[in-house]
Amino acid sequence: MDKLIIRGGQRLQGEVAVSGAKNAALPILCASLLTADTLYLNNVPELQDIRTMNKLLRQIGTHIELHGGGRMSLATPADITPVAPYELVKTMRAAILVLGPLLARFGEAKVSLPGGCAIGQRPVDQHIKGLQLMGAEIHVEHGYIHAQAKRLRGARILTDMITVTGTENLLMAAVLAEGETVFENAAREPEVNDLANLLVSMGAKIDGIGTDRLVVQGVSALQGGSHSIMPDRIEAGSFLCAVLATGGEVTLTQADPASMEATLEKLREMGAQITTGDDWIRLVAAQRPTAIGARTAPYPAFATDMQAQLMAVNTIAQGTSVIHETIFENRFMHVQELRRLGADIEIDGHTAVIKGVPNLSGATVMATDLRASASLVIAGLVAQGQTTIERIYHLDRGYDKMEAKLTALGADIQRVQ
Ligand SMILES: CC(=O)N[C@H]1[C@@H](OP(=O)(O)OP(=O)(O)OC[C@H]2O[C@@H](n3ccc(=O)[nH]c3=O)[C@H](O)[C@@H]2O)O[C@H](CO)[C@@H](O)[C@@H]1O
Ligand SMILES: C=C(OP(=O)(O)O)C(=O)O
Repeated sequence: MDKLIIRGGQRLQGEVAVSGAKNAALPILCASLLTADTLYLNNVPELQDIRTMNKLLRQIGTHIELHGGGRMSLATPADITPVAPYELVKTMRAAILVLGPLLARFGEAKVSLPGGCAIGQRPVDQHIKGLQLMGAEIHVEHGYIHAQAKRLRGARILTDMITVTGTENLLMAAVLAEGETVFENAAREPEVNDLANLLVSMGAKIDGIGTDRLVVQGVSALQGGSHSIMPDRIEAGSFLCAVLATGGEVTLTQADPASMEATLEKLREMGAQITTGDDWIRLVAAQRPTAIGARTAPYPAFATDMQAQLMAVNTIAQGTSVIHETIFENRFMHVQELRRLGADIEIDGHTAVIKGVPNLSGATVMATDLRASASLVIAGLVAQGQTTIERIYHLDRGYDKMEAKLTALGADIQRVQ
């Protein structure tokens, strides 16, 4: 199994390009199931979840061509196998995103239940409830969701909570349903908007994009299209946290600062000097950061996917900070690993209290989930001496060439087998 070895203490300096967003690319790949025409995509990140999604879509029957440099094309003929097996769904929960489009276009789907996940239970009851409201017959048996519907029909959907992939799954179902579907509690994450804009370019009728009320008029078929995946705001935020923690001056290109205001605001409050253009972000970190608290919540508030990375910066900040995790019930697994590096963190339920220490010291630590891995990389870049991060397959799920990008900025980081 691959490991990362980091020798901490280097300031980060230079320019790095942000990759396409994993969490936008995954639903958008699934949108290719909605049409027989070809979908051309640009700026698709090269990471494990995308490879897993490609494998799943190929098993279903989608023809996929990779053209290099983040470009690919996908076409799904009428003759497919509408099944997402446990072996793939268990490694990537976003596989649930094939359910809505398969049911909408092919009238049936058999998709494994994702099961629990390191960061929380993460049930998919809202996905199922929404499809049932749209007229689908659904039963769950032997660990699989079996769904059938001759043609889905429009419905009013009010989910119990804001759910990102729930909104995406049901949106992909609604665009081909008969009549009007109204989402009253839709997720407003930029990745949902990226998917919705792609669907509109394919001929879908969606009003209210970017708000929590989406109104969809179903159409009988969609055509192909071309789309460039939005920049990854979580990858960008992770790099900015690394620079603030180590000190230095870095410019991120191909970024989308407008999609990550909550993160930029936090980093400014911690003392980072940040300037932005339409598609770039420059961060200068000239002093030890000041501790700052955060409360995770749906967009536009501070993202749960940035919580672990912000905590890593707080471990070496001046002062004490309090972080509340409100989205997932078990998303503090990085804490015990950060403690191994010398961090002073106490947890009480969904709250972590972080007392900043002047230095961390390198150690061997274990990645437990995707963003926990990123927080350990940030801590390792600051820690004195050598940090070894094990189980980095978690990191590889969601970051495109992370160590190559950090090396280009001056970090001493190496992948070993
Ligand atoms: C591939 C992708 O885009 N993943 C993101 C997506 O995950 P994902 O879409 O899985 O997260 P949700 O927004 O659905 O989850 C929000 C909360 O709702 C709960 N819930 C959700 C659906 C449901 O049917 N029942 C239910 O109880 C979840 O357990 C969680 O507590 O949004 C999360 C929250 O921003 C991010 O951390 C993930 O990176
Ligand atoms: C939790 C994440 O991803 P997923 O929903 O795919 O597990 C994430 O991107 O931080």
